[in-house]
Amino acid sequence: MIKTTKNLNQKKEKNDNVLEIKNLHASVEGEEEQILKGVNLKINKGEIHAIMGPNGSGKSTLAKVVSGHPEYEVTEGEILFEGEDITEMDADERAHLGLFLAFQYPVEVPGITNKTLLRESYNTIARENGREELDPIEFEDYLKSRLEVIDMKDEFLERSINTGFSGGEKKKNEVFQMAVLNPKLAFMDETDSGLDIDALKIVSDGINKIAGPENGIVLITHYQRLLNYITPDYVHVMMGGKIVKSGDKNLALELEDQGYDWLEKEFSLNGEAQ
Ligand SMILES: Nc1ncnc2c1ncn2[C@@H]1O[C@H](COP(=O)(O)OP(=O)(O)OP(=O)(O)O)[C@@H](O)[C@H]1O
Repeated sequence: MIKTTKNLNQKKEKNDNVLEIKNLHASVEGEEEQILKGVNLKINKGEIHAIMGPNGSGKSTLAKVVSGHPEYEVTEGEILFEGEDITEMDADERAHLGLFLAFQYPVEVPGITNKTLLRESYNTIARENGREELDPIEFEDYLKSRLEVIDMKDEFLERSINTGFSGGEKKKNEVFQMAVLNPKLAFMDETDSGLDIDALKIVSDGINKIAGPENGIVLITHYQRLLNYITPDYVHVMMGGKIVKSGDKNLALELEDQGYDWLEKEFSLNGEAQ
């Protein structure tokens, strides 16, 4: 049988959807003011999406709300993960399903080593998904093999989580955690900020190695330079708590060139940019 493009697209629609956000409204828990004001976004496996937008437009809030951060409350809309409604689920449960958030400001956790956190997280996710847990020796081998994804010295495995790490080391560590946990969907919140040019290449290279046909990646970034190293399938612009425009990587170049003014005008003229 000849597969038409329509057939292929239908198949992708049906099987490959990893995240679907429908008309998502959210506020800080207990507050009336909405930060997210109707976000719609669909991510298929194998896709890389970039979200850009002015400061304060709601990008980090979106990542945190999707990850189940308890500080926020969904007031309308829904979040589907592989077709399952996760809108009311705890952050832990979402992580077990395969959601991962690389923080804009990774937290320091003195007293717990990277290795311990990762082994606990890896084995919990394995257990929850009916896969075999790794014993300490197997895990050590696995962990070392993942260091190849991102150029990080193995001494970091024994150090307390992010404690005393430089800004760039913290960002590399987020990518390393992602490489170990192999999430189905990762939100990377400004993972490129504060990196020198060599670290940016290392981090981008790591993300490219992790990206594959089975996972989706969302890069929140202010800088088109990241997209010189990682080619997104889609670029979205968030303004005022909504995605107001979507396009391909050329949209990021246009933003780099022209800023957000033209979109703000378009947005306020039409109510919603196209
Ligand atoms: N916990 C909170 N308490 C109060 N206000 C909040 C909270 N979280 C987010 N906001 C507000 O929501 C708006 C969106 O913030 P958010 O961090 O999502 O923006 P952003 O697009 O990620 O910005 P930036 O590009 O500067 O990182 C801001 O006005 C912010 O002050």
